[in-house]
Amino acid sequence: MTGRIRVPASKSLTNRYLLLAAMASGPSVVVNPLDSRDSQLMLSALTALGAQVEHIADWRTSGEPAVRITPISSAEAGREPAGVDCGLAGTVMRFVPALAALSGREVRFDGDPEARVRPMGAVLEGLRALDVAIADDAEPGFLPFTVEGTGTVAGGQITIDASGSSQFVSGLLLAAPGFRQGLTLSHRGAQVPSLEHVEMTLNVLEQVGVSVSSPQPHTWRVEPGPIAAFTVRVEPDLSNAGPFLCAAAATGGEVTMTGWPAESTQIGRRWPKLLEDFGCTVTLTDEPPASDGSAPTATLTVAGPEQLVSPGVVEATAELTPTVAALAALCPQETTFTAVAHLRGHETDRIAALVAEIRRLGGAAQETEDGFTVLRPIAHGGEVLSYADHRMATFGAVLGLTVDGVRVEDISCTAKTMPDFPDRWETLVNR
Ligand SMILES: O=C(O)C1=C[C@@H](OP(=O)(O)O)[C@@H](O)[C@H](O)C1
Ligand SMILES: C=C(OP(=O)(O)O)C(=O)O
Repeated sequence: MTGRIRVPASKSLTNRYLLLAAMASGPSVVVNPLDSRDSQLMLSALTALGAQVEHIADWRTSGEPAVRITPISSAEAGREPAGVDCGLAGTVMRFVPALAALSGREVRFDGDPEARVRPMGAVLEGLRALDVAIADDAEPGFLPFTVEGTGTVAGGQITIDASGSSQFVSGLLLAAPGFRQGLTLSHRGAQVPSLEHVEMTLNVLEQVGVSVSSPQPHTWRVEPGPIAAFTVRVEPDLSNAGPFLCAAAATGGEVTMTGWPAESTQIGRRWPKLLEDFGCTVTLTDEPPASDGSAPTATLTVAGPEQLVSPGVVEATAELTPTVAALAALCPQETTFTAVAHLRGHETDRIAALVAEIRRLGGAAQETEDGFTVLRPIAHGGEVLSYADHRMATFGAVLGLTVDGVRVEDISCTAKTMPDFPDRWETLVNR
């Protein structure tokens, strides 16, 4: 299988830029935003809080789609109550509550049934430590809940346990420029998963002119102050590039992706090394600089080996894990995934789901305390359950490339971050 791909914009970057645009002091433009369920949920949440959204079909310098956000007008108490549907989007349920506290509204948050079991406690605990009133509408520490926004948050210094999700840290830091004293946030407890996403948050804040620092490991400081209106272009989603790159790895084929950011804070920047660790040959070639001054890019080519070979241990791969697990499930050797315990609180309990689906296809796998081990590769086809989880669906899609009779139960859940995944996959696989 040989093919060329481009992938849509990053979910994580799109939803950060949209949120910061809603906090800015004038209308901002996000060029090449992701258009998927998670980004639409973010736009709806921002609209519910009073931002205005205008879609632009072709942005003047690049002709790409864009969205102009007119920010939430300076908050005061007593505005209409609002409701935010988080769907299954971690970036909505963990990022928007702190903004709601600044909105001067009572805001009720709820989401899909699968979202109601995703941990929220540290965000709520952090906001309460900042004197934000939050009513638990059901089980404490989970959706649904109501944030009583007064339009102002003093800010200051707090400590939370962010071992359940890096999004707990990001959600508080993103709203912190709007807190009167900014925020010094410390983490206590086991490892923060996916520190790359915290790095992304700091980087994006800096990009829009906010002063940030990390005075010591696991402590972050965001200075207060207005965010000037900005225009920004979103990078492609390197996590969502994963299944396409793994298609080359799994089939011994070759896949080329243009527009790979030369530098990125996305965790998907780890793909070249991860793929090499499984025996692929990866080349990155600089692309000519774009005339509109956008960030440097490269062309990435992945050539799969005749037989995948396991690196043995894969560490802290966060949201990349289900896709990497598809490669592990095709290797004759064992692979142990470590430092991914928090995947139990992702769209589904991904550790249980991956182990169950590998076993269903005749492989052997077992859960460990902080991850799982794939002991033996899958042996036959069958239905792969998707658990309403886009990454479980794409895990199944990769397996289906080499093993006959693999069917993914519900591919439509890829709409969370890539609505046209089925078409893109067909195009790559059947060319
Ligand atoms: O901040 C973000 O955009 C994200 C952070 C990560 O969350 P966890 O730290 O919960 O893994 C990641 O898995 C998620 O897909 C997106
Ligand atoms: C964990 C993920 O998403 P969310 O942003 O909903 O946490 C993911 O996309 O793999």
